[in-house]
Amino acid sequence: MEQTIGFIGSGNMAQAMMGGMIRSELVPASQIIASARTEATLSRVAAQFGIQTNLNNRHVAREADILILAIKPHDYQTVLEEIKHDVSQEAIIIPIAPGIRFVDLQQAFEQEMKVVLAMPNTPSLIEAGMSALCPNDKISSHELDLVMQLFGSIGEVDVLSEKQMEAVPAISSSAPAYVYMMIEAMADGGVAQGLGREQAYRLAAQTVLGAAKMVLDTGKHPGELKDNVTSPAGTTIAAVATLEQSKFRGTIMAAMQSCTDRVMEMQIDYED
Ligand SMILES: NC(=O)C1=CN([C@@H]2O[C@H](COP(=O)(O)OP(=O)(O)OC[C@H]3O[C@@H](n4cnc5c(N)ncnc54)[C@H](OP(=O)(O)O)[C@@H]3O)[C@@H](O)[C@H]2O)C=CC1
Ligand SMILES: O=C(O)[C@@H]1CCC=N1
Repeated sequence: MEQTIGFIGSGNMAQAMMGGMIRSELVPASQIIASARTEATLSRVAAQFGIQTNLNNRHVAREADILILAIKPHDYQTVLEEIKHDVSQEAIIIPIAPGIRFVDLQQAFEQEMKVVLAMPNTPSLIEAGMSALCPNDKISSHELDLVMQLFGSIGEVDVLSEKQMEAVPAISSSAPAYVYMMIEAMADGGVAQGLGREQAYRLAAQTVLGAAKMVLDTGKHPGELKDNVTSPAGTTIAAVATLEQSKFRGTIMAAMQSCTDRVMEMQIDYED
């Protein structure tokens, strides 16, 4: 890919994305330019990834053909105000924050720019990400292909409506956190039953990976795959019964609803 990819913000998510893009060899490190709030972060990412860095957001905004806004949601308004005269009409702007909508960019730039809303996740670092994308009307099919190729280099990609994007943090972008909690809990359970700590993480993580791959590769209903593990009066059903009594599935669904409630709270209401 010959475009220059700019990142405003070089934290966890930006590093996962730039790391994945470079690893996949779609984008050479020399074509990535990033800014951050502090020089300390920039020195770290320059050393780690060999990319160009600059403390000046306006410089990055001017250089980028594809500009990824990898700052926290509450920093958007300040940063957009700062760069609004530096982004070319031809550049593709990609916000990756929950609660950010097309209307926010339209308000900031006082005109419709080329925008693709994106919701990636941190497994992008190892090219196992899941990203949802939503282009606005200014994005041509060729430009959408380009952005899909970029996110496709760090994992899987789906294109959704702006409304559907609100549900993505709960199921995909924030969701690795719950899966890590489950792996940690499974490992704690293993340690409680006498396994070594490292061995317990390995057994738990590989099991989560294998189960996820079974769902994706076989296309079978997760309930059927669960039934295949569950012998009459066996060990698995004993564990399943305890999970059901503790409202395991209901708790996950409630957590996801809390996540999406938070997305909605973060949206700016311009009627105020
Ligand atoms: N982490 C995740 O799993 C996911 C995150 N996101 C979204 O990605 C965005 C970034 O999140 P994340 O990477 O986790 O956050 P981090 O806190 O790790 O990174 C934020 C980055 O923004 C930089 N920054 C802060 N203020 C400015 C500014 N005024 N100008 C330029 N850079 C600035 C910080 O610089 P410094 O390091 O110098 O302080 C830091 O590098 C958020 O909107 C988040 O919601 C989306 C999907 C998943
Ligand atoms: O918690 C957050 O703000 C970000 C959004 C999605 C994942 N992490």
